[in-house]
Amino acid sequence: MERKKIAIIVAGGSGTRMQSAVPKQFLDLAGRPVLYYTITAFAQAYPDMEIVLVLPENHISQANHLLQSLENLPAITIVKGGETRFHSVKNGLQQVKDNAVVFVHDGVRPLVSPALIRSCYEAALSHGSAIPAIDMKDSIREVSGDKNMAVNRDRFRIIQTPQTFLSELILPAFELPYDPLFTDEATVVERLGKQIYLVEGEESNLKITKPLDLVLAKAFLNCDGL
Ligand SMILES: Nc1ccn([C@@H]2O[C@H](COP(=O)(O)OP(=O)(O)OP(=O)(O)O)[C@@H](O)[C@H]2O)c(=O)n1
Ligand SMILES: C[C@](O)(CO)[C@H](O)COP(=O)(O)O
Repeated sequence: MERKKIAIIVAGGSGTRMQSAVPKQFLDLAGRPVLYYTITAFAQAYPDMEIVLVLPENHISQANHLLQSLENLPAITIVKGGETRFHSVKNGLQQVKDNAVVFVHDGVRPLVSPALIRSCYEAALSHGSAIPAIDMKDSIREVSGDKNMAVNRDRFRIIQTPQTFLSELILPAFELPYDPLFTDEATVVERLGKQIYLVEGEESNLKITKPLDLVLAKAFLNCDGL
């Protein structure tokens, strides 16, 4: 059955770890703001994608001007952000009605590919959820006080976005009270006892968190995919 496709692009944060003058989602990346690439990837994945963009309240009018000055962007519904990522997602979900596939994506993951978005959609239709994950390439240790111990990295995955769900799974989950352990949407849906389905993510789908991430994203774009 065909479903509505709604992308909630969360860009309501202030980017404290980036330490930039403007929040990182508005920074320049090879001539365009970071958010331009993120929005474009979703519009390219499906022509009927509806886009909800969550922005910091104090940047909404400035961002509106910026987005209007960019070419080839689809229609976008702008929503104000909340105190945490969870609250920003919850605000975005107010735009979602029944019978939809909902993608929640970090505005600061501009290198997501349309192919990954489509693979999340297909998997969510079959399994209810689709969460991109990649293998760990470093060794890891568990630290407890002044002790530490090696752990088997094959038992762990690094989690990305777009975290994709049928609306009937994600909407009730976000009625739960906020818990600081909710670092992504999968942790919220899982709290209702639902199984989370992982799909293969992309190493290039990096999250711009610190200054080095912006350098890497620029290099990726300049090398046409490396
Ligand atoms: N209240 C918040 C906090 C975060 N986000 C969004 O969630 C994504 C991932 O969060 P993160 O990288 O942690 O962004 P910031 O919170 O902006 O950064 P920091 O934690 O360094 O302050 C970002 O696109 C960010 O804008 C949001 O929409 N609303
Ligand atoms: C949702 C996320 O991007 C998955 O990797 C991540 O959990 C966000 O974490 P942050 O601490 O808000 O950057």
